[in-house]
Amino acid sequence: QFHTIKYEDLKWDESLGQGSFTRIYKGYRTDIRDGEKHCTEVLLKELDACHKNCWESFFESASLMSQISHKHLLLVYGVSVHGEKNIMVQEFVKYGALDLYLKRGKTVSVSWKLDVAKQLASALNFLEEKNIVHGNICAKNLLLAREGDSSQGISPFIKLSDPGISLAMLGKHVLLDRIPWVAPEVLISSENLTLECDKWSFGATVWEVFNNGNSPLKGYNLKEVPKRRFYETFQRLPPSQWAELADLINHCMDYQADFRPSCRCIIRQLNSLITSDYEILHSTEPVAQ
Ligand SMILES: Nc1cnc(-c2cc(N)nc3[nH]ccc23)cn1
Repeated sequence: QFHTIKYEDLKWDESLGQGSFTRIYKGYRTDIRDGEKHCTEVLLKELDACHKNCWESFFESASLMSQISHKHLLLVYGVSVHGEKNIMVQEFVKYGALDLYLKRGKTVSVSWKLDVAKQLASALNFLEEKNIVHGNICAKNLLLAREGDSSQGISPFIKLSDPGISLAMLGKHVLLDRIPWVAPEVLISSENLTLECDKWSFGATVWEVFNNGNSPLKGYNLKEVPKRRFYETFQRLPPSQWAELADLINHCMDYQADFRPSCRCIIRQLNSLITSDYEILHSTEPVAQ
């Protein structure tokens, strides 16, 4: 159900780090299309051979993303199997993961952050219409294709990455590590992974974007209190001063899954967030008049 790519058509460039059970590299893929030779920048995601049993989940996540196409969903070109190696070949997104981009201290405007939230909401709306659950929405899985430039009125452009190996395949500890992105009901059983879970994760991701990529539970004293207590005591993430934004985030992160808003409702609420007054009232950087 997805394209297989010949190993000899791939060339490895620099290593870009690793995900859970995967190593990622920048690379190039040569292919012949309408009689011409093309060389495309790609991201190569290698699955560790020791996690062989995860490979069908690894490929499932690839096939999920290659079945559908949307401007804010990462393009997966296909997979390549070479001996012990399973490699997913994805489009290369220039500026990489959004959490690292924000952590690098790039100051971005409120409208820049809202644009990112709206683009993620439209990707989620597309998945909801196809009844496809992503299962791993977070700023680390948002890739920045265009930085945008607030002064020129050029908006950023993000692409939602593949969910990676499914939650069902991952151990309990990985689930605990995904607090507060993973919906509480999924912690009880990964059978509870539904479209509503993506709404919860959307709320946590919008919180990250408006808190410059800071990890939501950074202050939480993880030593004494296990992360699970955050859910057991129905805690919330620290609210933004922007009341309407805090409401939207808390509405998405409702402990009652069926109380969470539909994507259309989320998009409507995002569009009703007026940046002008918030920006002027709360902005640290002077707003261009
Ligand atoms: N599909 C993807 C995923 N990640 C990237 C990427 C880009 C970059 N500039 N630095 C990176 N560092 C780690 C990953 C990465 C690109 N494309």
